[in-house]
Amino acid sequence: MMSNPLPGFFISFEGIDGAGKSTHIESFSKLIKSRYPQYEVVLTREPGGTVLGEQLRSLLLDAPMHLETEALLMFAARREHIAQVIEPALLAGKIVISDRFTDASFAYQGGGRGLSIDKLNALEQWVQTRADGGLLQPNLTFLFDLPGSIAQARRSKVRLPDKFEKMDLVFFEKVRQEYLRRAKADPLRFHLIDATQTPEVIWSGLQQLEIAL
Ligand SMILES: Nc1ncnc2c1ncn2[C@@H]1O[C@H](COP(=O)(O)OP(=O)(O)OP(=O)(O)O)[C@@H](O)[C@H]1O
Ligand SMILES: Cc1cn([C@H]2C[C@H](O)[C@@H](COP(=O)(O)O)O2)c(=O)[nH]c1=O
Repeated sequence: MMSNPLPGFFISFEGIDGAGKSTHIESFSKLIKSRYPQYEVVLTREPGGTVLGEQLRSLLLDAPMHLETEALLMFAARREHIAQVIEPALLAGKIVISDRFTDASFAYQGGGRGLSIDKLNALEQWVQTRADGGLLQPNLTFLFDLPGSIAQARRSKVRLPDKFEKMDLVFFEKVRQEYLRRAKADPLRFHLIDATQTPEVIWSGLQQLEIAL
């Protein structure tokens, strides 16, 4: 496999709540399995992906807390996730597909809530520095981009809102803009998906994509 110095391949799905990641991630993982039967695929999520991470997820999605506590817990869950799931899988040459990773911290805690970029950069360096000194990052990130108002309408049809989903449209517009800023800054890693399209059109686009492992 390619550019990541670890032998595996790391893909993340990102976007504001309700943009449509979960609708596609499982089928995408099956598609990758059928296309690359020689590689094992690990489907995971953040916050979560480990026993401790899932416990932290329950707290993070429900309990009110200081913004810095929220950021620290996101990165604590991520540290555990990397140590127990992501790094061992990548070292073993597997394909890891994660529903969210660190871009979500920059978008939600940074863009949305206003935590300083310096603090987020410091946490990222701390938690994601690999043994060889490089930074663990996804090789490929799908960004499902959608205006907050459409995402909110889609969400409200199907579920009760968690702590983040209760935030207003101004918050989600800031989150969205930070995602877009990051995508623009790293066009080789990000693949932007216009999530206003129908699920069928989005799925067909995903199927047609050439992924160079
Ligand atoms: N392209 C689409 N057009 C219309 N509705 C969609 C589309 N994609 C997903 N939906 C619907 O929108 C709702 C939210 O989708 P989904 O749960 O996949 O979003 P998500 O990005 O995973 O959200 P979250 O991050 O909050 O889990 C679901 O009811 C889903 O069926
Ligand atoms: C990883 C991560 C996540 N979040 C937020 C984004 C979502 O509102 C929830 C996760 O819910 P989902 O239905 O699984 O998408 O957590 C965050 O604020 N910061 C992060 O680093």
